[in-house]
Amino acid sequence: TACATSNRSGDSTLYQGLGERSGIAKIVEDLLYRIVEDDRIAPQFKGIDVVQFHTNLTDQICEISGGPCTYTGRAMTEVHEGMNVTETQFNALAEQLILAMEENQVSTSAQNRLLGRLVELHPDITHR
Ligand code: HEM
Repeated sequence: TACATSNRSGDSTLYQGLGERSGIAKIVEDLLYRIVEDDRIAPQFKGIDVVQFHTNLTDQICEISGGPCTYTGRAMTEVHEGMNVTETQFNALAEQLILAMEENQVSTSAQNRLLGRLVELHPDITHR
């Protein structure tokens, strides 16, 4: 399309670059293993419903990357309410996501496009 880097709806290039829903599900699975190994964020995730988290984060990334999914989880502000997620923690999760994408041979440009879209959620996630 004429505006491949900024168009959201109707452009599935990023979704393809992430390996479609199955590729995204694998990235999120690898991210989960990385989260529990990362002392900066692991304590926050203690006792979560892993299956629900996996399904909902996969659907969310699928949808925001232009894929044919609908996120049915809770609003980001509601989910992260009372967690007091810090900047350091947000960046730690982003770093683990980058490593998980790297592990799954996602191109640097696709990585950066996804991160750009997730950064838009930053105000809804931190300091809640
Ligand atoms: C790019 C940043 C982030 C995104 C896109 C994101 C997205 C999500 C999504 C989609 C869910 C599932 C919601 C649901 O099941 O209804 C979730 C849950 C959760 N997130 Fe985040 N999150 C981010 C950063 C963080 C950070 C930095 C922390 C803490 C260090 C965190 C802690 C949690 C926890 C503990 C849950 C489980 C809550 C529960 O099931 O009760 N998140 N997040």
